[in-house]
Amino acid sequence: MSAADEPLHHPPAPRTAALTGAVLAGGQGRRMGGADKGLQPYRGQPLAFNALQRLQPQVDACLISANRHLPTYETFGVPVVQDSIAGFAGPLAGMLAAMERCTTPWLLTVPCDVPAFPPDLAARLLQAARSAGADIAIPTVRSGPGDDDARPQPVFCLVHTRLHASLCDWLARGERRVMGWARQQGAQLVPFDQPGDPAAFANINTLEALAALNDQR
Ligand SMILES: Nc1nc2c(ncn2[C@@H]2O[C@H](COP(=O)(O)OP(=O)(O)OP(=O)(O)O)[C@@H](O)[C@H]2O)c(=O)[nH]1
Ligand SMILES: [Mg+2]
Repeated sequence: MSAADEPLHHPPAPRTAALTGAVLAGGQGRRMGGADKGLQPYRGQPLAFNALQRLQPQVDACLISANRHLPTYETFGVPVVQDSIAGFAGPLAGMLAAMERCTTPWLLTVPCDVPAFPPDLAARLLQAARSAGADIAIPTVRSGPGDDDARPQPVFCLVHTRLHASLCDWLARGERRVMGWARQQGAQLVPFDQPGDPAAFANINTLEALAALNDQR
């Protein structure tokens, strides 16, 4: 083709979807007396729906991981995935089920019970993982300025889906700990201390704590 025949405008290349976000809401809610934590009302909306709304602008596609009340979760408008291994094996079981459903190279899990997680969580974790050449990135937070101990928040976990087989092996061995697996895979820890917002990663475990938060408005 001669230069004269070339089209003047090339259409923009379609953006490749890189990242699926999964809200983990598949726990037993034992500290809530067995209530389905993700469906408990936070400021007028189910906790898991609040998390989904915070996650959606950060990622290319979303899923919800749930094990009970699936028709209710389905009303949130994104696919709902049930754990593929039985027995409420913990957040990694939700991650595995989400990994099996998602079609992007990266997956970010978030719990349903942290109402105010950072709006730049996905972007910063993805950037950190890519620049470190790591397949996992996990945020860390300190409890205050004097605290030297940055604690990982491993239910927030950015993971590359090429770790599927490794995750299957870990769970098949009866292992359940997110950080145990993540460290073994060379996880990149990403500091997320936000001086103006120390509660960004605060989670809710009891109905009393949720009621207190709802009363604060
Ligand atoms: N898919 C899935 N998610 C889980 C499982 N266990 C916990 N989670 C999710 O992981 C996140 C952190 O778990 P927890 O805060 O311990 O919630 P929980 O397990 O429902 O509550 P407790 O029974 O009181 O520990 C929450 O968003 C849970 O919904 C599980 O077995 N499967
Ligand atoms: Mg639990």
